[in-house]
Amino acid sequence: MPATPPIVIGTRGSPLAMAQAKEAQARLAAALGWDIARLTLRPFTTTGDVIQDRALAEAGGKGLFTKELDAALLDGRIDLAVHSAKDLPTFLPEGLVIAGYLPREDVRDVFISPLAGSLATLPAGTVVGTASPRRQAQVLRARPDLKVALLRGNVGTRLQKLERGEAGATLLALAGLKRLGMESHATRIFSTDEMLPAVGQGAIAVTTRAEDARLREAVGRISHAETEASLTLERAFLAVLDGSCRTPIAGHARISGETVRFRGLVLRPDGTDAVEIASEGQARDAAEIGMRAGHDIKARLPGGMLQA
Ligand SMILES: NCc1[nH]cc(CCC(=O)O)c1CC(=O)O
Repeated sequence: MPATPPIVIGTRGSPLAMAQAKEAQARLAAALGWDIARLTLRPFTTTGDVIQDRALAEAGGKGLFTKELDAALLDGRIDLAVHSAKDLPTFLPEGLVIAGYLPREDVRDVFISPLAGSLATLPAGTVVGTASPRRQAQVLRARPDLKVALLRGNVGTRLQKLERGEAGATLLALAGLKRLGMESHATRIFSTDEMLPAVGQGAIAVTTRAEDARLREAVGRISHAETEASLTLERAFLAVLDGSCRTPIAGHARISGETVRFRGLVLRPDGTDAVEIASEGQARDAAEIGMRAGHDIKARLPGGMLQA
């Protein structure tokens, strides 16, 4: 056994976060040829886990699921942190980097309801529960006759609240349900044309200290190239637009061979206005394509839409 110290992996403690961290742990152990016991999982409760009574956008927005893990990375209590890429803020704190991404799960959202088989057939006035401005805006854009109410909590909690009738329907990421083995709860899977996913949806990012060359190299070995290119594009798009965390923004990049195709969408929270962009290019130019898409859509937004 080499004398290298164990690697401590930080994660949120929710069942989904733990499943994701275990996947990262297993892939890293295999890549390093290490016994899995030398990669320790350390669960954390984040501000985002504690705040349950309001939308996170209202509680100060980005980074609420990550800042405790960021602090632990920076002061050396953990060596790596595993995050849903969707929950990562646009800009990481100084000194931290995304060292790699695990292979992306299905990016699509699902519709879940005991009342109807699809969003299109929900009775008028039904309350759709979600905490996501992006889902709210797209729901109201398709069905202005529905109502949207805040529904928070981890995946299991939200499904329980739906069963108790706190909402008539909800939307969740298929990726999360699959990782929990709960995809049978989905009433219907949206196409990405019907419900454009969040930037990063379905992908798992591993962050570490920028200065830690050894860990960056180790995570780089398990990083999935196509996922990395897609996420680079999507996050470059977000970086240009991220004027306000309350603005509903969606974006999805899809790689086939050398080519990447991207769709982006900026909406008003009430769904009354939406501006869309589609672009295409070489996967190796991902960052540039994302930035250009961001600037192009920004130039076409009606006044005030980014501060809405
Ligand atoms: N903000 C909550 C969150 N962060 C990541 C996922 C699901 C997994 C993913 O999108 O990768 C979820 C739950 C959901 O949106 O249904």
